[in-house]
Amino acid sequence: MPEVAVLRIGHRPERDQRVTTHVGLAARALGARGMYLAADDPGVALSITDVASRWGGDFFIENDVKWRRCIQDWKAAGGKVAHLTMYGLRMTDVIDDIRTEERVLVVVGAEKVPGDIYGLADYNVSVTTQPHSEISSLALFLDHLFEGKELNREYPDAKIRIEPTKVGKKTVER
Ligand SMILES: C[S@@+](CC[C@H](N)C(=O)[O-])C[C@H]1O[C@@H](n2cnc3c(N)ncnc32)[C@H](O)[C@@H]1O
Repeated sequence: MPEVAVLRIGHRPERDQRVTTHVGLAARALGARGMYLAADDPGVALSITDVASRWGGDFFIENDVKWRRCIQDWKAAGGKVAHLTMYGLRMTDVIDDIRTEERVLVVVGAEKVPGDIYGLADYNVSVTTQPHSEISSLALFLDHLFEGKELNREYPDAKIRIEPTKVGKKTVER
C-alpha cells in the first residue's frame, strides 16, 4: 500500500477552519500519514495535533506550506500526486494503478483550485462526477485506495480508545 499524505489548498482561515480540520481528521482516521496545509492557520494545526496526541499514531501536520513547492518536493523525492476533482478520471478506473505507487500526495481544494494543478498532478481523480466536498471525496478515495483495511487499524500508543459497544459509550484511558 502506498504511503499517503494530503495537501490541503485554498484554505481561507476566516471560513474554512471547520472543514479543513475535518479534512485532517478524516485523513488521519482513514490511514494518511499527515497533512500539509497551504495556509497559515496554526489553530487548525493545533486541534488536529491535539486529537492525534490523545488518540495515538504518528500523524503529522505541517502548517503554512507553499503548495507548488510541496508538490515539487514530493515529486522530486519520487512521489506521485493525485488531485481530487470532479473533472478527473473516474476513481474506479484509476485506483488500482494508484495503489501500485509507493508514495501518493492527495491534493484537495476548497473553492476553485489554480488551473495549473491539473497539469502538475499525475492523476486527476473524480469521486463520482458530481460536485460534493473535499471531506467526502478524500474519505472515499482513501477507503478505496486502502481497500477498507484502514477501518480497523489499532493505535497502540493511544491515551484514550473506544471499546465498541452495542449501546452506550465505553472509553478506556491509560
Ligand atoms: C467544494 S469543492 C469545489 C470545487 C470547485 N468548484 C472546483 O471547480 O474545483 C472543494 C473540493 O472538493 C473536492 N471535490 C468535490 N467534488 C469532488 C468530486 N466529485 N470528486 C473529487 N473531488 C471532489 C475537490 O478536491 C475540490 O477542490
